[in-house]
Amino acid sequence: MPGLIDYPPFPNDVSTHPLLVVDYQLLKAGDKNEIDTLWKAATELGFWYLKNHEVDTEVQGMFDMGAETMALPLAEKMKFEQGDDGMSFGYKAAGANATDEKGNLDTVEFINVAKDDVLSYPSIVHRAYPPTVNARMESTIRPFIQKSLEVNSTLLDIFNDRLGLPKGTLARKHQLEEPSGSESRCIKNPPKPAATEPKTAIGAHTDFGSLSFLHNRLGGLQVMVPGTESWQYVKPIPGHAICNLGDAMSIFSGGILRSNLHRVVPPPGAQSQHERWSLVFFTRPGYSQLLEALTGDSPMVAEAAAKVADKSIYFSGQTSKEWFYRRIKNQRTKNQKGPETWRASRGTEHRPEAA
Ligand SMILES: O=C(O)CCC(=O)C(=O)O
Ligand SMILES: [Fe+2]
Repeated sequence: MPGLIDYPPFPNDVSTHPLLVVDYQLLKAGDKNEIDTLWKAATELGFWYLKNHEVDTEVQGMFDMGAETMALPLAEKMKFEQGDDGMSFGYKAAGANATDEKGNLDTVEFINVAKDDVLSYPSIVHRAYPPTVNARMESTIRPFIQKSLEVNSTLLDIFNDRLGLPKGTLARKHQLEEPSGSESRCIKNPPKPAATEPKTAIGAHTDFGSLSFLHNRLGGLQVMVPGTESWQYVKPIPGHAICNLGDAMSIFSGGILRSNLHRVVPPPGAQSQHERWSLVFFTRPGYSQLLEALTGDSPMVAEAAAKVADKSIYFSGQTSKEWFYRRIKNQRTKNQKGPETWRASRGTEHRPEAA
């Protein structure tokens, strides 16, 4: 069962980027130092470790759900494939996404379950899921999603205050009742065959939504450290989730908050011989929300947005749904017509100061 295996340790001879550690219980209690640490992490790298989040039991259940789903015959899983139109919910087969502008293929398979389908189950909002998902909708997926939503909305409120936005501004963009791209994703990457070149598991990207709450066991996640062109591993630490900001928060904040480039490669060293499992909950704005800098709501955001040379990202006129569908559709392998398709799938990393 993923998560319970005694994996080889993360090697200490690969380049690794340390993340700041933030304690969720202290954040919830309003601890000023902890909020300062979160703010530093969110504005400089856009990634941090989160400890004391109390979601470990639900995470293990989700890995079990993922293992049960991935064990289904491929033909069964393909009945629930997400398709090529830009919808992200459902199953994604290995190789269904490109990892770069040359059209190289990804190696991960994953199952995405929409927040809306989980909360309304057994009614369907977006789509139906494999029986292994339905069997755990209420016992496993709903508690995981509810706890993850709570963690992410605590973080959103803190960012709301620090950005000088009127109370509840970001919360209104992420209302539970509004259909959105918020979803859980359980990811499986196969072991690297011995003596082969490593293949990129998930290509370089920024996340599409607002906040990602990630749980992994093996290395493989890498960040491009700001101001450099180099990829460095993020070391998994037991009991520590990895959190990061996505494009929507970078845009709402006029670039104050960072949506950093990252990718997934095979785990380093002896870890590469193991299947790699990871789990993410993505909080994304409601589909109708316009993705633009909130200049009218905060002088701080207005000042930041005014300094940006390339305004197209912060005032693209796209709603959250349009942004999300555009990015997903243009990374699908079947839709690749050349480098321009891949480029059309990109997010906030195009802004010059993102380096
Ligand atoms: O598997 C991981 O560690 C990261 C996954 C990721 O970046 C994503 O699904 O957006
Ligand atoms: Fe990501």
